[in-house]
Amino acid sequence: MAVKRTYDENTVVIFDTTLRDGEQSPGATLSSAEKLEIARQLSRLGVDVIEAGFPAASPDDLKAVQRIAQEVGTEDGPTIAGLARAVEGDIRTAWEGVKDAAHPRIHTFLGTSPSHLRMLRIDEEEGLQRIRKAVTLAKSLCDDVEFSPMDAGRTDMEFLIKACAVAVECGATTLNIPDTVGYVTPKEWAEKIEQLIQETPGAGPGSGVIWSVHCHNDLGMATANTLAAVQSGARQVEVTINGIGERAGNTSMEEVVMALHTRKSAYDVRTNVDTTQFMKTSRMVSNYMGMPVQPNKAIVGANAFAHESGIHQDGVLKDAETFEIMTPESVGLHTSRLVLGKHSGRHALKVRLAELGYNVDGDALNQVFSRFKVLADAKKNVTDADLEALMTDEFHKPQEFYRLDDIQVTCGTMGMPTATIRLSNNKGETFIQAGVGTGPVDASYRAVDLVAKVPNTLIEYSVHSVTEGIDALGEVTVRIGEPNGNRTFGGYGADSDVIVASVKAYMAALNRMIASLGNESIQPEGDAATLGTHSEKTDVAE
Ligand SMILES: CC(=O)SCCNC(=O)CCNC(=O)[C@H](O)C(C)(C)COP(=O)(O)OP(=O)(O)OC[C@H]1O[C@@H](n2cnc3c(N)ncnc32)[C@H](O)[C@@H]1OP(=O)(O)O
Ligand SMILES: CC(C)C(=O)C(=O)O
Ligand SMILES: [Mg+2]
Repeated sequence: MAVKRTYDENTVVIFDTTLRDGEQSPGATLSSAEKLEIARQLSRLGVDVIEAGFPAASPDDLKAVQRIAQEVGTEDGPTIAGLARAVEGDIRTAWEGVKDAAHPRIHTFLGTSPSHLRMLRIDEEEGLQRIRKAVTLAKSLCDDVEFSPMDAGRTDMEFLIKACAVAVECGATTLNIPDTVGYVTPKEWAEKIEQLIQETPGAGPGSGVIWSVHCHNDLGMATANTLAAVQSGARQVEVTINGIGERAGNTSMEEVVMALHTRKSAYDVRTNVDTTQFMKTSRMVSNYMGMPVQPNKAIVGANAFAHESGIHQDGVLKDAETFEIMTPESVGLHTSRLVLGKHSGRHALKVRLAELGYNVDGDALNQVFSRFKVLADAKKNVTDADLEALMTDEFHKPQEFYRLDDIQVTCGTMGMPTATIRLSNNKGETFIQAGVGTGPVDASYRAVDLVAKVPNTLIEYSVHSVTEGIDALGEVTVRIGEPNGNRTFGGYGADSDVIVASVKAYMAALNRMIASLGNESIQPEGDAATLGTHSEKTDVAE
């Protein structure tokens, strides 16, 4: 059901920048299809503004923003924003990106702190002129213009007020104050925002200008700083799902929104967010970006509603309120009446998936049902988290240049860990290879490398079980990088066999890398076996 967004003076506008600043997290590259799907979920979550990307960054970014504007930026949907430096080309490209949305926004920015002015090789006077030019141009294209004085946290107050005043005079309707490097403290930030609201000509209370903040988490204070700004009158917060973003990340949306909702008496504001969509959105972003959520992460971490110690368990059993300030259901963590296991049929699975927000029918239902049965054979109860992992693994793979067909591994203390794999490519060819490594995962990855021949470095590998128990579904996320480049690519895989999950995750990351390099640039050379012609040949890599 579509979220109905309503506004009054106590509404805090939720500006989501998962697809822009969040995607600036190292390795968090997404395909356009994934961005579109996340944008749809953000819309269901009820965010007010989606910053869909930085259209001038690349033709792919522009296309992704355009699709989101066209397909998610509907009349009753969120505003779609595109980011632009304070330069004409960026601003015009940002407009190309968002113009088809029912509610488009251009967001332009310029560094204002001494070090940022030095980076730009300009003085304050030139900075003011660039802001004037940029905001005036943006306003000539789009009614809704946001301006950010980048690194405002370290900008001299007098100059910051001048910069904001120029932006408002030229038509900016939202003034976003970024703590770009996560430097400020909550008290300083609250005072700064209050002073800006009081002293910026043309932008005081009643002017119609929305004050916003955009905090980074370098000192772990992004949520505290954002909430302090709300108490000082900020009515837009720029946030990301799971707090992802540059370096230590941005302010986490789920933390800020749940604080505003749970501590209503402290903040006395409202949002349009349907908080029951948080778990689903968090898992989607984590899985697509290949960035695991730490178990003790507030709101969406695996332990956020788990009680381990006796006194806590006793208290929660007597009355959940003793140790819970929010209900798990309020963030979309459900305990279902339906216990799914090996004796469950399609009807129960379909209903449970629908409760989780996945409407699957026909072939798709059959496809997921057969995966479900394999899993149910391997473990007693199939939980919601298992189902979410299975859905992501089954239906949200990046474009597949290579697919895992089969794998067999031998390992242990006798002999060398060896993996034999069968992969097929998108031309229908099949390859068999074997690899030897320090362990079963290493051996499998070496075997995959013999087929795919995509030079890369494994930067990160993490495995965790979706639920408790020895039979739990294993989730693996990996991050690989170009050997001499800056770009990294994430991948996700889930399976009741962690080696299979590991290979799926690695192949998802490899497929992303191949897509970004161009399909033609990487093809296996003729030494792999093509089963179709029965010219089987096995290489063993060490
Ligand atoms: C705090 C933030 O999150 S800001 C957003 C950061 N996001 C990104 O940078 C992702 C997208 N960026 C990109 O794809 C590229 O940086 C591009 C396409 C925008 C520009 O690429 P290039 O032209 O090769 O420039 P490059 O990235 O090397 O350097 C940035 C240039 O922009 C200038 N610049 C930086 N911010 C601004 C700004 N707000 N307004 C105007 N110019 C700016 C820098 O001074 C530098 O200019 P110079 O070449 O004259 O020294
Ligand atoms: C572009 C701006 C808002 C930004 O991301 C920052 O300053 O951190
Ligand atoms: Mg930022």
